[in-house]
Amino acid sequence: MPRFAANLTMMFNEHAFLDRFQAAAAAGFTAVEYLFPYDFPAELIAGKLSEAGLKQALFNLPPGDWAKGERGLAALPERRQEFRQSVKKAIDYGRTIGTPLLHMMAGIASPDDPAAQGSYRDAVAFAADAAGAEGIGLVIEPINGRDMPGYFLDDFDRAAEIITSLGHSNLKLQFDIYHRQVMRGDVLTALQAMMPLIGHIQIASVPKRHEPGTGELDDFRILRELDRLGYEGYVGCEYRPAAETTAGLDWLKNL
Ligand SMILES: O=C(O)[C@@H](O)C(=O)CO
Ligand SMILES: [Mg+2]
Repeated sequence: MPRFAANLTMMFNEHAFLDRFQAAAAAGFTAVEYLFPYDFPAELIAGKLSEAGLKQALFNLPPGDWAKGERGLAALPERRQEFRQSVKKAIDYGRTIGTPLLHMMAGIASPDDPAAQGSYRDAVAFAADAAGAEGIGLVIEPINGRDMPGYFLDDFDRAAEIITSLGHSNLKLQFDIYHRQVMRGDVLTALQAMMPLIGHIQIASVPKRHEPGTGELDDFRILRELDRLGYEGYVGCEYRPAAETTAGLDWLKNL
């Protein structure tokens, strides 16, 4: 079975963010991911990881003003300057925390707008170059429009085309099984076809985004298929526990 990373943005919400590292380790996780570390100094987060004996799997670049509904800056041409500063900030954090991967969100913009398209391609290339210079991988993630209306990168084939055509060796796809199923279904075929492009995988049940094994897909079959396909990265447990986080971890024992 693949290696799992607890997503500390969604899991262990019974605890304050900085206490979730220890809680994840106590529950048996060896790695974590989360959306954003930027409310805290990078050194503090690095200390929490090392005290808990955890590895960092991934976190996101700063997304703009999340509270105001912003979901990334990459496809927003008028925010280019701020975007480039956000790349620097993420890489500074990444260096201190020791992340192998950064996820860059695209932003709320029409996928049909040529200015957004140009801005996005330019941003992906810029961030991939900058992260690559530090030995860090960059991933982009198609997100379904029901959870995130208006999100620019709302299609797996388009993400694959961008990755392939830009051709940066450290630029990969973040394949969130939950988003794929909501958007298009056909999960196993897409995993097989896109595996060479995949840098990170996340999982949650569909439709409620709860624990794997509680929704409409055979999540365990999909996880076994990842082994068969030779996937060696982490699978981020990016789900909202149906009740208390540790009480819902039995699915890991049933693999
Ligand atoms: O799937 C998601 O929502 C996340 O992986 C993310 O990075 C943006 O919210
Ligand atoms: Mg995700």
